Amino acid sequence: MTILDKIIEQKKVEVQELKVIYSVQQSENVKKRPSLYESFKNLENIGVIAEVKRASPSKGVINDEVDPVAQAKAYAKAGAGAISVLTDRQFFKGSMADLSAVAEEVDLPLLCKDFMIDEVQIDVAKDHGASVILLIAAALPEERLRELYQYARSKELDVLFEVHDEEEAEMALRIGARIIGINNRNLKTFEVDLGVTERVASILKDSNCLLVSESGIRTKEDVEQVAEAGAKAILVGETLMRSPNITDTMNEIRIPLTKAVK
Ligand SMILES: O=C(O)c1ccccc1NCC(=O)[C@H](O)[C@H](O)COP(=O)(O)O
Repeated sequence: MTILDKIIEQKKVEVQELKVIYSVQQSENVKKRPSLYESFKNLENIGVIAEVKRASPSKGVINDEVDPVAQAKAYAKAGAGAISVLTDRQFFKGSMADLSAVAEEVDLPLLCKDFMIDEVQIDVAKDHGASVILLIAAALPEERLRELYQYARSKELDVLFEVHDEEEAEMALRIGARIIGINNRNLKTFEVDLGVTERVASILKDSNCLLVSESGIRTKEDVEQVAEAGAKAILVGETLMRSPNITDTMNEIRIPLTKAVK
């Protein structure tokens, strides 16, 4: 059983609990946030989705002392275009409390980074302030992904549709995903290869999607490599979580987008 299988099995347990205990709030005063898709489509510099991530299966504890709100505010001040908050507790040491605390203090597009397999999780994410949810191609059959995609869009949420190979990218296009994340990390083996973005972006170059390169981005050269392949945004966790100076790190990775990739 791969780590992704273990995570999905855990989510099935969580969904059963949520279906019993959770009554959708959908409070009227949900903060209106800028659309991730619209705000990233015409940037001069590559868009940065900066992630609050205490720990992960591949790296263990990354930064267990972090104050998620302070981290997210530092990301915003340094020029991040959106914030991602890991909310999975068991494998990433995150929580919905982290998400709602960040939602209170930061007005940027806000991604609930969790493993969505059911509508109830999308309701919970929205009720805790998310404006974007994650769907992972490898996690569910295509028809179920399509149902969840349409459900999220019906709730006026953006969807980051995450793929890892050309076949999954084709699926994302069939479903109509307009924000497509290419994960450079193999979620089954943890191998990280920026060449995944180069290979998969070629499938997406003629689509009008917002292309996000995710995982394993450390340096300006890494960003140049994925931007050259067609990425207009990057999702960065560990590098920013370990940074001694978030502003300096953000200034290094938030490279200008040349005409070639606009
Ligand atoms: O990061 C992991 O170990 C991991 C393992 C299994 C499923 C998902 C995982 N990570 C989620 C992500 O995709 C990353 O948090 C995100 O892309 C940022 O990656 P990085 O900049 O390398 O922290």
